[in-house]
Amino acid sequence: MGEEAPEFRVESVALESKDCLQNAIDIGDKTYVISNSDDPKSSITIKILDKLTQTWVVPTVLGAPPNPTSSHSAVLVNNEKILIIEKGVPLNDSIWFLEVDTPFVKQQSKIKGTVVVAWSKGVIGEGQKPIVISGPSGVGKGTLIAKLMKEYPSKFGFSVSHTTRAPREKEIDGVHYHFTERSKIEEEISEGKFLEFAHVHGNVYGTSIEAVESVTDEGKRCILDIDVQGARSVRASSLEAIFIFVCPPSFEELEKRLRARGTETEEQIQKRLRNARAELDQSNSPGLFDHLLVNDDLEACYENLKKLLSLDDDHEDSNDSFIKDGKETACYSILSKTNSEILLQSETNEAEKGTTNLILLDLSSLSGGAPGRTRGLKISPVN
Ligand SMILES: Nc1ncnc2c1ncn2[C@@H]1O[C@H](COP(=O)(O)OP(=O)(O)OP(=O)(O)O)[C@@H](O)[C@H]1O
Ligand SMILES: Nc1nc2c(ncn2[C@@H]2O[C@H](COP(=O)(O)O)[C@@H](O)[C@H]2O)c(=O)[nH]1
Repeated sequence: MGEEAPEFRVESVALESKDCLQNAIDIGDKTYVISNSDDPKSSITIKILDKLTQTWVVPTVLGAPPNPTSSHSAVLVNNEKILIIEKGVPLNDSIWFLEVDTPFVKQQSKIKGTVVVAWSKGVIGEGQKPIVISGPSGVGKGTLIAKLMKEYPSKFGFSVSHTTRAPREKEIDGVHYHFTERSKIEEEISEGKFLEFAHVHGNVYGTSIEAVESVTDEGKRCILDIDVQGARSVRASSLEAIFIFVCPPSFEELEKRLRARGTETEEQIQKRLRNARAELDQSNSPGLFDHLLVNDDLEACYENLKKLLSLDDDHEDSNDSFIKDGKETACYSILSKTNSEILLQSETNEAEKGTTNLILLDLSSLSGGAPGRTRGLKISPVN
């Protein structure tokens, strides 16, 4: 997708210009020009100048971009990604990575046959591990999850899956599932938007990366209700999670619950029961599930679930107190960079408020990345 070189040359682009409307970052033969738009509703745009051919390329941009702001500052982290600090938004929302040559970007570039870049939001700390709950249809996964979410609404968030199955009475699109068409979900899967997907009981079900990350962004622990194939895929992914398998007290009781729920036709019940046998067989697969829970008496099972999630002695992320300060609208710019440490300076006079105006951003323990968030950022005030 080459374009004719516009009038201005990249050498004339102001690096770290005062209003930071535009930054130019050199990587090898390419210059990445990162611009805030004049339109306050538009996010940052990316253009790449090939310095050898003097041609411009507008890349395919993957991932949710940062919120529109008026300015930003940028610095090259390594030859794979650029760190961008947005101004005028809470610090927690201001740290972004533009991946230009990571394995994900290379893979997507190959699939699409175009130049690809990808956004990944930076997350301070590791966050709590998501919880994957699997088990045969009708065992009570949804019932247990609903109880947990009711008792701890600010602690847990549900990963809303996509499915091609028809909604049941009382099921709400976007709440219980994102109900979708097969062709649509297949397209989105090929675009790398899904953490996992599986063909379950004759339909396609999948967990989008956004479903998990939007819960984490709210500062909540994500719960996934997925089948055993999905659990295997998540196990094989870079997402670290806790895996729980819920068993029925007996196969007869499982069948009774499935029938009593009254949501499936006889044919569908038979299919689900056949699949249940296979799922129960896999509950002991080495290294797959961390915990097995028997859902006989509901209250007893729920108490056991809470116990294994250590809900009584849950501890907060050690960065939390500083993150809370970070919820204020920030105006930080990049002051300097050494190997994996970046010094950020506040442009508001924090010193007057008796707090520091310098923050050290430590990138030495980064994990994840596009198509999901980049975790493991550490921040500390500089005294
Ligand atoms: N311990 C229990 N004792 C008796 N009934 C239960 C128990 N737990 C759940 N149930 C009931 O069993 C039925 C199936 O439960 P639920 O819908 O939560 O299962 P599920 O595992 O989420 O199923 P699916 O995978 O099909 O979504 C519901 O009617 C629920 O009220
Ligand atoms: N692999 C995935 N499995 C999923 C997902 N969402 C739900 N499920 C599983 O499907 C069956 C049937 O669910 P139902 O709502 O039709 O009864 C159940 O075992 C769920 O755990 C998903 O995103 N991925």
